[in-house]
Amino acid sequence: MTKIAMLGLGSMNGAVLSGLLASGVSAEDVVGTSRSAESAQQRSQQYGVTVLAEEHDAAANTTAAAQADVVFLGVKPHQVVDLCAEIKEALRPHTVVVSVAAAVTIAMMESALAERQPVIRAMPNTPMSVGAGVVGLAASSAVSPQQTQTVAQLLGASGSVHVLEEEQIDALTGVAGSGPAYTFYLAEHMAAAGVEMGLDPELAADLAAQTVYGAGKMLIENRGDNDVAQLRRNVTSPNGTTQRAIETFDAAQMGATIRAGAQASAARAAEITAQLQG
Ligand SMILES: NC(=O)C1=CN([C@@H]2O[C@H](COP(=O)(O)OP(=O)(O)OC[C@H]3O[C@@H](n4cnc5c(N)ncnc54)[C@H](O)[C@@H]3O)[C@@H](O)[C@H]2O)C=CC1
Ligand SMILES: O=C(O)[C@@H]1CCC=N1
Repeated sequence: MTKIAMLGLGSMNGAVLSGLLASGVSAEDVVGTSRSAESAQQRSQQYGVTVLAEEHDAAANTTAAAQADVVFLGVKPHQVVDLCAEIKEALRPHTVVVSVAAAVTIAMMESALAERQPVIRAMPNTPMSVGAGVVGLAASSAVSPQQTQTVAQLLGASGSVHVLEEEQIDALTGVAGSGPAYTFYLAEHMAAAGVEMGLDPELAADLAAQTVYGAGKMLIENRGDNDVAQLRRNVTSPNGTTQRAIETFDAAQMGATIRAGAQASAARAAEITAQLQG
């Protein structure tokens, strides 16, 4: 069985872990770490895995990393290289280090790890927690095809896996890594509109959530038969209600704004990379 360490068990590594456990990975094969004892206890209860607290045990990360075949780094971008340096001596040569951090390049991680330590730069999104995620992977030259397959298989149970050139990871971040937030933002405003029109807040939230879910399901299930613009046209009766809404969006240049937002996310990733490189 593949032994897994999740160093920094916050939102993203937590979402990855939920997906792994749901796909049949045994809780006994996973050790997590967290900064505070309180969060370690909370995460341990939530996922049923051992979670070591760095606050209580300075060796928490090295202990977890030493036993693992795959180590997921789920800390903030500015902490990743230090964490690599911290676990460097504990890692075995075959252990694959998988970072889920935005903006941290393979080269940055390699500079803090032993020579030829296999490194994968991943960009997942939080719907991994419900088995409907997206993850992009870029592997260093030290990662064997078998190791890439092992990581892709682990993550593939939680979403669609795309092995890319590292140069494309920022674009994937702009569309899919940050993307769930755009969709939640849409749902927030759909629900708020309902409340402004007199609906009960809970009902409005349900309507927005179910509508976003149903539209997403149609997008996936009809892909190939209908493109997304056709699905939109199917809802839009000539001179009807939807047409008026879409005209309102177009007048506010919402399409261009969404594209600009996704591109700003990717640009921010590149900006963080440059900042980290000093
Ligand atoms: N939240 C998201 O949707 C996505 C996040 N990411 C990436 O995931 C990474 C983590 O982001 P979030 O999960 O949102 O942040 P978070 O703040 O929820 O999680 C970070 C976790 O790391 C722990 N931590 C910090 N330093 C530590 C240390 N030295 N040892 C052990 N644990 C430590 C903290 O206690 C916390 O639980 C970031 O690099 C981000 O770029 C990537 C894709 C999507
Ligand atoms: O907002 C962020 O920086 C992270 C990376 C992608 C999604 N969340």
